[in-house]
Amino acid sequence: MDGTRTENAIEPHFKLSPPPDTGPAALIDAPPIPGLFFTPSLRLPADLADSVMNYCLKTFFTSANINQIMLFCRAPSAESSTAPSGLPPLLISLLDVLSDILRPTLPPDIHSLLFPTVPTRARQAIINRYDPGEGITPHVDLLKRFGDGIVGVSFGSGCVMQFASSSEDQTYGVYLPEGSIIVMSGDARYKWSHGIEKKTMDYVQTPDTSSADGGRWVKRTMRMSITFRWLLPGAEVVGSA
Ligand SMILES: O=C(O)CCC(=O)C(=O)O
Ligand SMILES: [Fe+2]
Repeated sequence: MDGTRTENAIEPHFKLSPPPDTGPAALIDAPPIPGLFFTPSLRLPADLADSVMNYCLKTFFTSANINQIMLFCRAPSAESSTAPSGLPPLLISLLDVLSDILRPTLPPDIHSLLFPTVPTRARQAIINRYDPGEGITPHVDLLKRFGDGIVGVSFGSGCVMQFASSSEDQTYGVYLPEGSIIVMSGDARYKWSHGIEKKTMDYVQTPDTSSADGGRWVKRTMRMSITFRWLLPGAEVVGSA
């Protein structure tokens, strides 16, 4: 598991007022981080997003203390030509739609890293549910367990994701709207941490302001995210670590 998601269920939520003190408004477009791809206008179709979210809430998040689910999808074996199995059909459809949506904007090598014609690795889908006031500790996804090429989708609510690089002494907050898609590869995956602060609202740039200090408060509602990552060889055996 990454970070400390399981602790969230027992942590008190933020009070709604007064708004927490904040730094500059979060960006509404991609920050200059090599390997990070984010086009805020590209969104999942609302009907698909609703179906996926409702399916996951009904199937996996059946009690208030469950906030994280991991699913695994094997690569097709050399002996069988059958389609990869292990993910619910709706998540396979989600991957197909993500591939189509991202094809025009991603560099071809990054697109084929995420959506190879014939996958050779097992894939993990991690599904996180956040009530307002919950977040995830800044982290780099486990280096020994996951490969390069990570794609994440936001459902139900937007939130600000913080990206930080210790070597560059630089931090960016980026607002990920409901239905938006983020891709992390290269430096963005290996050299920058990502996390979500435990807040009930985010201070976000207004679309008509180019300066980073003009913003508005955006309340969070329940958010779900699905993140697809490649398991490194051997990492498909899940132990207690
Ligand atoms: O909720 C998100 O969008 C991020 C989740 C995440 O970073 C993780 O599970 O490793
Ligand atoms: Fe992560």
